[in-house]
This record gives sequence, C-alpha cells and structure tokens, in this order.
Amino acid sequence: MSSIKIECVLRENCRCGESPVWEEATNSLLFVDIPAKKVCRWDLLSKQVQRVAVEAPVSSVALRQSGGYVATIGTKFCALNWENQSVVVLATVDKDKKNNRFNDGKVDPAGRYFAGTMAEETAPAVLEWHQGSLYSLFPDHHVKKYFDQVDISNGLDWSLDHKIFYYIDSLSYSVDAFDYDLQTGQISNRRSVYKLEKDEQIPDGMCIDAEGKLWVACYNGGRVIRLDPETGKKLQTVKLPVDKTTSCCFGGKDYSEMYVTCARDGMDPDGLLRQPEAGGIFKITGLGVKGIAPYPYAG
Ligand SMILES: O=C(O)[C@H](O)[C@@H](O)[C@H](O)[C@H](O)CO
Ligand SMILES: [Zn+2]
Repeated sequence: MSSIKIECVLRENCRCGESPVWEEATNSLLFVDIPAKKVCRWDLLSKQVQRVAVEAPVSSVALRQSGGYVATIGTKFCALNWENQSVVVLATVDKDKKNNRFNDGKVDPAGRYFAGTMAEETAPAVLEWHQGSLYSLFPDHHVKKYFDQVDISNGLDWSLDHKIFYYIDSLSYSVDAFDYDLQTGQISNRRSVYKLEKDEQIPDGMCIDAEGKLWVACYNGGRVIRLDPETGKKLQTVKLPVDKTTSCCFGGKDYSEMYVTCARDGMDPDGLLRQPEAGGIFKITGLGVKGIAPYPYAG
C-alpha cells in the first residue's frame, strides 16, 4: 500500500486557481488565476513561477501542438505566445451575452479545444443561471456549439478509449457522460454517472486516470474524489487542508503525482487564517495510480 502525502508546493494566493495542466516538455505545471487574469507556469525543479497577464478573466489554458498555448480569455478562444506574451484571438463565443465568460476547458484526444461558458459570478456560485453553453474549437478554428442552458460549465475529460465524454455542470451536482464520436466531435446520449453527496459540495474540475477512473475536485468540499464511471461508485476520498478545491490533473514523473488548484475568493478573514495555504498549488503523491498526458490543441 502506498501512503498518501499532500503538500502545498506553491503559496501562490490565487483568487481562483484553475486549469492545472502538466507540460512534460518544460517539466512544469501550467494553471490560471481566473479573476486575477493571469496564466502561470511553475517549474518543478527551479520552483520558479512565470506569470503572463491578460486582459480579461482567463479560465483555462492548454498545450498547443504548434508551440505555445491556447487559453480561454473572457469569451474568446485565444492563442498565447509565452515568449513575447502576445495573445491572438482565434474565435469569440456568446457575443450576445455581455456578462458571460468562459470557464473550464480541455483539449480532446483529436486536438479540439472544448470549453464552456457561464454568467460572471457576483460571489462564488452566485450568478444568473442557464446562461452558459458548451463549445469546442476545431483545429481549423471553427467553433461548434453543443448545448446551452448551462449554469457553471466545469470539469471535462474523455474516456481512455475516446468513446465517452465526461462533463460537469456544477450546479447540477452531477458528473455526466455522453457517447463521444472522436471522428466528428459529436456528443450524444447524456446521462448522469455520479450525483454528489451533500458534504462533497460542488463538483468543479475533473481529470481521468490511467485506469479510466475519474477524479473530481469538490469546491467547498476540500477534497478530490475518485469515481468509477462504470459502476457509479465512489472509490476514494482524498481531503485537502483547504476548502475551495477547484481542479486537479496528473503530472510529474510518469504522471504519478496529482496537482490540485484552489481558491481564496469567497473565504472570510477567519477562514483565511485557518487555511493560509488557500489559493496555493497542492501536490498529492502516493496515490498508487497514474494519469495520462494532456492532449495538445491541433490548430
Ligand atoms: O473555478 C470555477 O470553475 C469557477 O469559475 C469558480 O468560480 C468556482 O469554481 C465556482 O464558483 C464553484 O461553483
Ligand atoms: Zn472549475
């Protein structure tokens, strides 16, 4: 049996840390701080952080096959050049919804960048409902819209055989699955594979492990949970010393470590005193299961 170790590896004080992504080529963890409008890159060996400021809330970042990164900024799918910190807009969504922004995003196994939107929050989880939609940006930069009526578009990932798309609309308190057609990027047959229990609070970011099980970060629940999407059973709970856990990914050597982001926004002064590492980056080792490499955007 492995023994689990949890440590805060970076006290970044993120207002809302999100979208952790491991980049093997630079041996670093990418993540964003949404309201602080920053994309960050933390080097595992040097422990140094580089930060790129952008002009609107940045809700996700992903690798790009042709170099650099892609990111969802405001309601725009963008390309991000890390060297000169320049941003190029690839596509814009929700043009008729001025109060919307993108939220979580991830690239599918065929190189399409999926991301959903939501109304801007007035406080965590306080927002106008049903304003969001789910989109993907194809490698040729055209955008496909899947559905609307989303409250808080959040975690997403694909099964190891690429036949299922997993998705979380946070305020449904459910982890859903769709049949996935990798050839066309079509989704169908939505169903719930897990409903969160009360103390698990709000499902947020999500990633799949090398055994096809799902890891879901529970906002306000201070934990990540491991789910078997085939049986609908919870397999494991790993608690963290911060309540507002937002997302998780595997990284490090052979993707054997898990990285977890979290938020400070919405915590009262007392909570911040009790959880001074809120907004930091946490590393979990000893889980005994590995992750898989993130897919790069192909456009
Ligand atoms: O990180 C996100 O996905 C949202 O942008 C955050 O604002 C919170 O997670 C949300 O409030 C929880 O429901
Ligand atoms: Zn999220």
